[in-house]
Amino acid sequence: MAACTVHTTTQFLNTQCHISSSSKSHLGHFPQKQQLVIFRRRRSSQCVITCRAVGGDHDQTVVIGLAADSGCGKSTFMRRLTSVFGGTAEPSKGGNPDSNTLISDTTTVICLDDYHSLDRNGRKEKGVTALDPRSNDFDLMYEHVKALKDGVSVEKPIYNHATGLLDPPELIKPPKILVIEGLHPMFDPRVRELLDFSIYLDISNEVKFGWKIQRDMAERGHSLGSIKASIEARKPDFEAYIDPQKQYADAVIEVLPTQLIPDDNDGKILRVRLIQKEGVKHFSPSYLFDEGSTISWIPCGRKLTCSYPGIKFSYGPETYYGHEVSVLEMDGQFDKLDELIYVESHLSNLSTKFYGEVTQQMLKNADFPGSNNGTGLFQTIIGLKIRNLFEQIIASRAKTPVGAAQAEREPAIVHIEKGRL
Ligand SMILES: Nc1ncnc2c1ncn2[C@@H]1O[C@H](COP(=O)(O)OP(=O)(O)OP(=O)(O)O)[C@@H](O)[C@H]1O
Ligand SMILES: O=C(CO)[C@H](O)[C@H](O)COP(=O)(O)O
Repeated sequence: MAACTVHTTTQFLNTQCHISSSSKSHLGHFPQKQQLVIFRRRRSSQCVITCRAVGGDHDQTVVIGLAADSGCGKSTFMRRLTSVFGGTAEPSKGGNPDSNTLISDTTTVICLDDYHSLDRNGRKEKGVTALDPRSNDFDLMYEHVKALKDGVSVEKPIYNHATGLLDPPELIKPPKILVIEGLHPMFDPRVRELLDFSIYLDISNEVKFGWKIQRDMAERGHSLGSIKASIEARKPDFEAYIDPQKQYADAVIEVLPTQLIPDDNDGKILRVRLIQKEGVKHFSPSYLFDEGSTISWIPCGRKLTCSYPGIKFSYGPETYYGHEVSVLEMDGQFDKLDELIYVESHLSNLSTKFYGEVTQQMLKNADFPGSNNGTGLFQTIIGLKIRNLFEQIIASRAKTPVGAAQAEREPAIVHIEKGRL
C-alpha cells in the first residue's frame, strides 16, 4: 500500500475534503490547519482532492433509505417514487452498462450491492452470503453517503451482477434526493443516522416465494428447485441481518396473504399494511376517516366494484418494536382502478397537491406490479410523503441564514488539488 502525502496545510482550513482515486475514495474533515496524509490502494496512480468550505451544519442532499431482501419490489417502489417527481430514473448515459445506479432530475438511486467488499468468488471461497455484513464495506458506504449528503461527489464502486465482479468506480454527484436501496441501508448506525427517512419492504415468506418464482423462472431462467434452494440458503442471514432493520424504519410496508379467503395459500390476493411511525420529523401519517380511531371499512357496494373476496380497509394505532405507529391496512384488490378515487376521498393526510392525485399516480403506473392492491397504493402514498418531506426540509433550510447562503453557493466545490503517488 502506498502513501500519498499532500502538503497543503493552509488550503484545508475549515474545509471538508473528499479524496478519491480510481479504486477507492475517502471523506476527510479538516477543521484545523494540518498536514493531509492519505493512504492509497495499489494500482492507483493519482488521487484527486475535492474540497468545499464548511459553512454550518446544513446538509445539501436529502437521504432516503429503502431496505428489503432481493426480489421484494425495491425497483418497483423506486419507479413509483420517481414518477411522483415527474421523471423517470435511468442509468447514466455513456457509463458502465452494468451500473446499478438510476438517475432522474431530482433523485439518484444507488444500490448498496455496490458496497459488496467480496465479489461472487470471494463469497464462495469464504462461505458467506451477500447478506452477511462481512461481505460489505460499511466504512466506505458511510463515507460516501456522508459526502453526498454534504454536497461532495464520490467515486463509487460498481458490483456487476452479470459477472459477479467489482467493476471500476463511477462518479456520483450529490443529487437533491439520494435514495440508498438494498439489503443494509439501516444496518450500520452511522449510515442510519444520515437518513432523513427510511422504509422497509417486509414481504412475508409465502408472498416473496411467489414473486421470486415468477421473476426468476420467467426472466432469469432459474429452475424451481434452485429458487427454493437459494431462498432456504439465505434465510438464516436474512433473519440475522436484514429483517431486524425494520425496527428502525419510519414506514414499513408489510405484505401478507389475504385473510378474506380462509387458509388461502395461493398468494395472489394480498393483505398489505402500511405501518407509519409517529413523531418522525417532517412526516405525518395518513389516516382513514378519523385520526387516532380504530376503524374497519368494507367499501364495496354502490361506489366501488368488488369481485370475490372483496376489499377490506382497517386503520388504527398500534405499537411496533416499542414505537407508537398508525397502521393503514388494505386486504383484497381493486377491480376498476379509476374507482380508487372513492377510497382516496376517505383517506386523509395524503400529502397530495390536488384532489385525486393518488388515483392519478396509480392510473399513470397501472402496468407496474401491485397496482390493483395495497402494495401499489401504499408505495404511492409513501412516494407523496417523501416529496412532502423533501419540500419541508428545503423550506426549513431556506429560512436559516447559513442555509440560504449555502443554497446560493454554486458550485459547492471550492478547491481541487491533485497529488501523485
Ligand atoms: N407489488 C407487487 N405485486 C406483485 N408482484 C410484485 C410486486 N412488486 C414486485 N413484484 C414482483 O417481484 C419481482 C421483483 O420486483 P423488483 O424487481 O421490484 O424487486 P427488487 O427488490 O428490486 O429485486 P432485486 O433486488 O432482486 O433486483 C418483480 O418482477 C415482480 O414480478
Ligand atoms: O441479495 C442480493 C442483492 O440484490 C444479491 O444476491 C447480491 O447482491 C449478490 O448478487 P449476485 O447473486 O448477482 O452475485
